[in-house]
Amino acid sequence: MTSSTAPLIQASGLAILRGERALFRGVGLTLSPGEAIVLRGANGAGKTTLLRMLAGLTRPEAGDIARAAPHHWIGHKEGIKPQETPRGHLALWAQAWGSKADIPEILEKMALTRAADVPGRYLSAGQRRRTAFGRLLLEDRPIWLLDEPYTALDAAGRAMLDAVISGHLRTKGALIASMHDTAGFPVTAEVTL
Ligand SMILES: Nc1ncnc2c1ncn2[C@@H]1O[C@H](COP(=O)(O)OP(=O)(O)OP(=O)(O)O)[C@@H](O)[C@H]1O
Repeated sequence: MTSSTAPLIQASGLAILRGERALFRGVGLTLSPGEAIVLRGANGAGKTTLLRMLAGLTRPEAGDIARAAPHHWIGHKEGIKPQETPRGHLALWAQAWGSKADIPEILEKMALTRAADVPGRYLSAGQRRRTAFGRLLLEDRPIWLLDEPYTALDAAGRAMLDAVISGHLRTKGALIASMHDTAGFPVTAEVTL
């Protein structure tokens, strides 16, 4: 994906207030090609908030974030409309990004072939999650920011996602994921909030 070893994300001194108190302050991290950083912390510790900051969706009260490459963001909400099928969802994003990716191949990889034409309102939670992860394969982007990626996935889904993430890391992609479980891919560092 890239031959450079320069950091993909450098963040320092991050802080955010929630009400009167700081949810966290003085948080920093460096993400380099091929690395996976896992965010740890109790419910409400601020993992989603930090990931949203790194994705540019939430502004920190203090601190700096430098992102040196494009990223994919997969949050808690998959963003699949009730009438949208997995095939339609991926086709829409492919069109928006000018992607020439093979959508049937992505659907097969996500084990969504049978559910490919089922409207979002009838998809299971795991099928919606797999559809969202299909977006990762539409376009090569070095940075993946994933919020609790294992949520709603069965054992086969976790194994599939672990394989996809491991492949991404091998090609010098990088990842930051919030997780409560043990990761099934090689983790470079953990940041606990
Ligand atoms: N926009 C907001 N305004 C006010 N408070 C917020 C906002 N967003 C998040 N919070 C609060 O900030 C805290 C951290 O939330 P966050 O979702 O980042 O935690 P988390 O570590 O990801 O938790 P979990 O493990 O439960 O997913 C929570 O108490 C939440 O209610």
